[in-house]
Amino acid sequence: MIYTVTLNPSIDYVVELPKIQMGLVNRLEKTVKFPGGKGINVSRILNEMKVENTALGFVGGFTGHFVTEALSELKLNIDFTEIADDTRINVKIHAEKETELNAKGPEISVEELETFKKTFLKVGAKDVVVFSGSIPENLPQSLYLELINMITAAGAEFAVDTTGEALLKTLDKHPIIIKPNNHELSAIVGRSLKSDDEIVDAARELINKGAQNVLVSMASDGGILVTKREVYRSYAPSGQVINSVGAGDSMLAGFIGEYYQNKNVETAFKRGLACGSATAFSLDIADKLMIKKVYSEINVKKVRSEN
Ligand SMILES: Nc1ncnc2c1ncn2[C@@H]1O[C@H](COP(=O)(O)OP(=O)(O)O)[C@@H](O)[C@H]1O
Ligand SMILES: O=P(O)(O)OC[C@H]1O[C@](O)(COP(=O)(O)O)[C@@H](O)[C@@H]1O
Repeated sequence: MIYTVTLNPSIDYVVELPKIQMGLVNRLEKTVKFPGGKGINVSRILNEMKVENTALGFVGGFTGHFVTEALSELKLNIDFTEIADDTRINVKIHAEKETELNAKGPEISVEELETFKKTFLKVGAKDVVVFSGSIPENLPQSLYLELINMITAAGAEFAVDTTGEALLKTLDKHPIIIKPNNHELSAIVGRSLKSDDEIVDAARELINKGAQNVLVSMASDGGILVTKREVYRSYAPSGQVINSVGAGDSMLAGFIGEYYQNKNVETAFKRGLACGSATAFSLDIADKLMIKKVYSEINVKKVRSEN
C-alpha cells in the first residue's frame, strides 16, 4: 500500500481573466474548484494508475467537507483526521501569467495532532509513505522526521517532496526519491544552477547526504533523474499548457507508482514525466487517457553511467 500525507490540503480555486488590473474591480471569465494539496494530487494520479493507496492528512470545516466529498466522488481511499478549523482555499490566477496565492492554512490542536499520528500505526513493512508539501506553521517542523522514524521502524520506505530544512532533515533516513524543482534545488545548495551539469552536481550533493534518487523537475524543460550511479535526461513534449498546478505532484506520483510496482528507475522516470506533462496539458489533474497519450511521446536518455 502507498500512503500519501497532506498536512495542509486545500481547495484550489482556479480563476481565469485576460489581465489583472491592480486597484480595480476585475471580472472573472471562468472559475473552477478542485480538491488540492500535494499528497492528495499524488493519490489522484496513483488512482488513475490503479495503484492502491490511501490519503492521510487534516481536513476541517465547510472547505474540508468539499475536499472529502470531491475525493469520495473520485473514489479515493481517504483516512483524514478531522480538525475544528477550516481547510484553506488557495487561489490560482490564470491571467497573463500563472500566479498562485497559497494560504497559511488552519491551526491544528495538540489533540488533533495526536489523533493524526495514530493513523500511522497501520503502516507496515513493504508500505511506502509519500510526504508532500509544506508543514503548517503551528506544527513542529520536525514532524516529517518524527513520522519517518515511526514508519521506517515498522519497515516501510518513504518519498519526500518538500523544501528547505524540512527536506534536508530527512535525507540521512534515505528517501527512495526526493523531487525538488530546479529553483528549489538551487535554494537548497545556495547557488544558481544554469546548466544540466550544474544541476546534476547539485543533485549529487543530496545523494551524498543520503537520498537514494533525486528527481529534478524543470517545468517545460523536462527533468533530470540522478541516481547513485546514473543520470537520465528527458525533455518535455510540446503541447498546450492549460493548468500546470499539480504537475510536480503528478510527476512524483508517476515515479513512485511505477517504482513501487517494478523497482525500475528508468521506467519510473518516464512514467513520472508523462504524468507531469499530462497534468500541465489538462485543466484538472490528468486522467489515464491523457497520461497514456503523453507517455508515448516521452524519450528518456541515459546520459551518464558509473558502473
Ligand atoms: N509547460 C509544460 N510543458 C510540458 N511539460 C510540463 C510543463 N510544466 C510542467 N511539465 C512537466 O511536469 C513536470 C513537473 O513540473 P514542474 O513545474 O517542474 O514542477 P513543480 O510544480 O513541482 O514546480 C516537469 O518536469 C515536466 O515534465
Ligand atoms: O503545501 P504547499 O506547498 O502550500 O502547496 C500546496 C499547493 O500545491 C499544489 O499541491 C500543487 O503543487 P505543484 O504545482 O507543485 O504540483 C496545489 O494543489 C496546492 O494548492
